[in-house]
Amino acid sequence: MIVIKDLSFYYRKDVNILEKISTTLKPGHVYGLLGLNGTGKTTFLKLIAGLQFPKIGDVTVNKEISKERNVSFLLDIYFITDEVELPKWKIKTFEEVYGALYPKFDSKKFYELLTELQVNPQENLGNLSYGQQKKVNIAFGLSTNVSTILMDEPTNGLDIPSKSQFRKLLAKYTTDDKIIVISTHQTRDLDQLIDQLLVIHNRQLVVDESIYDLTKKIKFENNVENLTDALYFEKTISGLQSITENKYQEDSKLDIELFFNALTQDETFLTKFKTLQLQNHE
Ligand SMILES: Nc1ncnc2c1ncn2[C@@H]1O[C@H](COP(=O)(O)OP(=O)(O)OP(=O)(O)O)[C@@H](O)[C@H]1O
Repeated sequence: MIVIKDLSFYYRKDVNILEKISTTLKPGHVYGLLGLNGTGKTTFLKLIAGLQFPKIGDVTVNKEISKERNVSFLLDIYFITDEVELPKWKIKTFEEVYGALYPKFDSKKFYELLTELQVNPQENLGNLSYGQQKKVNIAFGLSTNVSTILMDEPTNGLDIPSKSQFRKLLAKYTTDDKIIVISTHQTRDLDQLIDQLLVIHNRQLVVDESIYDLTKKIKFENNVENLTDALYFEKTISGLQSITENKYQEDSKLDIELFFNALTQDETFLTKFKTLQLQNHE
């Protein structure tokens, strides 16, 4: 379990990046972390990983304080960063040296995942492209069997077949005892996997909810004709898309992109959405 309490963070004292964020992330879920460029998603992941320290507040992962970076904490968390900086070693050497750091590392699984992601295990990491190195890092991360995996833009640089392969591999990794937090702009790559949504906007966590709960509150429709009840709408080439209050608990699929646009491009939407949340909590 990741517990974040009153977290505030800045790089420069006069520019707060995150302000008084509190949340609890539970095992068995895949959290999608969204936000506009520069809102602090990577910073948020680094704070969980203990790579940055809160200015105010606390972050704990399985009761370990992240910033203390205890060995037991480090052995049970893996951060797949967007920038891959792997040593220029043979993959086998990398697997032997780094795998030894993780008590539950599964070497057989690592090579199976490399095969599934179509990376030649005989290669030297220095000769691999950005996308191929990313695949090695993903295969490695999923083989550590740690309880917490943080991923920053994992599908960036992956080709189309690898993206779908990645989805399949991740779905297999998701078990009741693991937390996966994925920061992404590529919502279409991951919307089948994510079951909890976190949205950072204007230094706050403005959405912290399950997809299930969200779709109980709001309804997504395509080719709408009547916009009277729309909380937000967009014109697309295939017609009007809208978000309305889901008054009658109808089934609809969450359009993450539309929802994200509504939250970040229309200030009135967030206020309306918060009102809905309050109504539902009453
Ligand atoms: N080491 C640093 N020193 C100073 N400012 C930083 C540093 N790292 C990030 N920032 C600033 O902090 C803010 C948040 O950056 P962060 O990388 O966390 O955002 P992000 O949401 O991950 O962005 P993107 O979607 O573009 O990757 C940005 O304004 C960025 O310029």
